[in-house]
Amino acid sequence: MTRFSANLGFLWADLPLPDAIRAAHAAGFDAVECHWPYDHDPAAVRAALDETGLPMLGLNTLRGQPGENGLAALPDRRSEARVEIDRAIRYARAIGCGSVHVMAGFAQGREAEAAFLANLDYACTTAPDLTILIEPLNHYDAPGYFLQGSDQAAELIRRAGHGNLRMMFDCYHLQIMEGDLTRRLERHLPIIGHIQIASVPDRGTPDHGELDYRHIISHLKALGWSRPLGAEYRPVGPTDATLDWLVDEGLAIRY
Ligand SMILES: O=C(O)[C@@H](O)C(=O)CO
Ligand SMILES: [Mg+2]
Repeated sequence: MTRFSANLGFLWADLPLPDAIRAAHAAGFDAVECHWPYDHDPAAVRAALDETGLPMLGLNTLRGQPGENGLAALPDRRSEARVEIDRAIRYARAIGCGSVHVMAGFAQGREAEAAFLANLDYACTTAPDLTILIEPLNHYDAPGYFLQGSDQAAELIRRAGHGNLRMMFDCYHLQIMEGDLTRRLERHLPIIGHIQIASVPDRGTPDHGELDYRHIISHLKALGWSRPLGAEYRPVGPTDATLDWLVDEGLAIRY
């Protein structure tokens, strides 16, 4: 049975995080994930997770100054990047969250790659108990972002050589950048730590647009993927009014 995780960076983003967790539970999600939870008391977040029984799958490192999108690939920002990696690891452990997405930032070239690899090495060795994720983003939403493709991410993971470093495969970003998602999922499955979904190109509910998630989900099942898929779409209006794509048992995507 396909399970879904509510990305609370977008869904119920108007609610305090503990209440968003409760709303996701009431709506029938199996898990939650977030972007930047740091303004919320970790004890209150943990209490909401315990109360609902939902696992928190992931959170992100902070992005840096306004206009930045992460620090880990910025060659001259190593100490700040590590402060943010430490902060994310600490928060993840405090709430029992299994993954930290280390955000690369806007940078290109060999020095950026070396900085990113060094910071990923730091994150992976500092937190062997957690999964460290890296996520390719599309060049419309994040022009100039260091990581823009699944093969690039796979090569970095190979070179880093850490078993707890994995790819966040966001179907929305990768359909825009690369397409060929069926084969890319097959090829990269062993190093994928989390999969996210949304319609393309409007980043809405996953029941319309150029991607047919019925196909992707049944293919993932055939490949043996059983972890929750992250619903990371931008609701138009109140989140509760956007959940028609979730139907009762199995939460099958409705078309
Ligand atoms: O796809 C996204 O935008 C997120 O998964 C993220 O973590 C970067 O903002
Ligand atoms: Mg994503």
